[in-house]
Amino acid sequence: MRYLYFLNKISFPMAQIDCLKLQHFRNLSQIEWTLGSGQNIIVGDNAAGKTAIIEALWFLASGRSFRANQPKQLIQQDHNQFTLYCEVAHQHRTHRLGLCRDAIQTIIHLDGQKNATQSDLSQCLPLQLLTPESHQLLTEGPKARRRFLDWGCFFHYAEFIGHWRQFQRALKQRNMALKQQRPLDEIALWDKNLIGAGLAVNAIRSDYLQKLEPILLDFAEYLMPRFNEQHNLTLSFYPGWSSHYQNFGDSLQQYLSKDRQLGFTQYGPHRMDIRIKVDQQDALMRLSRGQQKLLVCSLLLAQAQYLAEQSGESVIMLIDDLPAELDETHRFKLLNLLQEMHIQHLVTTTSLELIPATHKDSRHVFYLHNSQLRPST
Ligand SMILES: Nc1ncnc2c1ncn2[C@@H]1O[C@H](COP(=O)(O)OP(=O)(O)OP(=O)(O)O)[C@@H](O)[C@H]1O
Repeated sequence: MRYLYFLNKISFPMAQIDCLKLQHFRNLSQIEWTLGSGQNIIVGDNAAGKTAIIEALWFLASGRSFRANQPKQLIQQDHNQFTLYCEVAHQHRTHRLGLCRDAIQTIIHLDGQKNATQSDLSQCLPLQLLTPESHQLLTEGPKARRRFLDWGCFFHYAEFIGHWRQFQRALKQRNMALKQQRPLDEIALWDKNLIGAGLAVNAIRSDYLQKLEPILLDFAEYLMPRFNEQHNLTLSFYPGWSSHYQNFGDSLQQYLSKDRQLGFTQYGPHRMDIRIKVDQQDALMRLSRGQQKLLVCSLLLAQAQYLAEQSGESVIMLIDDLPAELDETHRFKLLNLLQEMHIQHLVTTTSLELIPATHKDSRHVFYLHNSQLRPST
């Protein structure tokens, strides 16, 4: 297995959150948290606000929540805004990330500069997230799989974000022209930009997926050895249009009048998907809920591993409600792997007993009670 070689031979500097401060986020009025390297465990009763802390970090890194559609839902009741701040050691320097959100707008600061963008924050805070809903990466529609793949493309290919933005702009313009029932030849004018940017986006995605697949198979073999012995797991790239058409341009051409009737572009890189199969069958038909979760863990670990190999940096892993995710054997395996991979990880639980003690020397335990987060004494 490749990763075993990697784990034994090389250790990368750990990307690390040093501190997190938040104000008026969900039920938490004020938290100031100094984290340790390695494993950070937050223990708290139901509704203590454990997920809120994970959510706050995820919001800082991605500009969105994984459980609320409207950012205003995140503002503490009877308040007008929330603020988040964190210091993260990344690429051999420490960055200071700040974000303030009210009902209308988000203000972002990076290292004291006000003109930073969300993608600047994302670059400085490479987070992976595992929640009890993570198996939706397999069970839900392709949107979550596109997000997963695009996350990796964003970190590995500097040109990706430019092509992606250009594609989104061209798609919006074409859809607007379709909706307004513009003449067919006028709509086709947008196609050149759409095709150029769309193919560039998909070429990067497909390349990245190819790189990821062997690493994913290694982790799946480690986490599900018996399953792997008996079954054949494969990933394939669906570009977003049917293979009946030679290329994206042909597909656009074929569907032009139908698109005009519907008022939007039906097929293209915005419909891209990763097809995951077990013995040539849809993985969902063959995997138990637990196996789905393990496969999602393998996908996230593969991304983390590939990023470390390519950039010499590790990601930071957020795991909400670990005991709900995995049984004891797999909890142990996952935490052990994260320690071996030198990945700082934040884990929430209702009871410390449910977290296997893998490497006690790099374990930091905090108790969340009455909106106060205190280290265990
Ligand atoms: N905008 C808000 N203002 C105030 N309180 C909120 C707001 N949004 C959510 N809450 C409350 O915050 C509390 C914390 O919820 P959270 O899901 O973060 O807790 P948890 O510790 O992860 O719980 P569990 O172990 O049950 O998953 C809940 O009681 C919830 O009702």
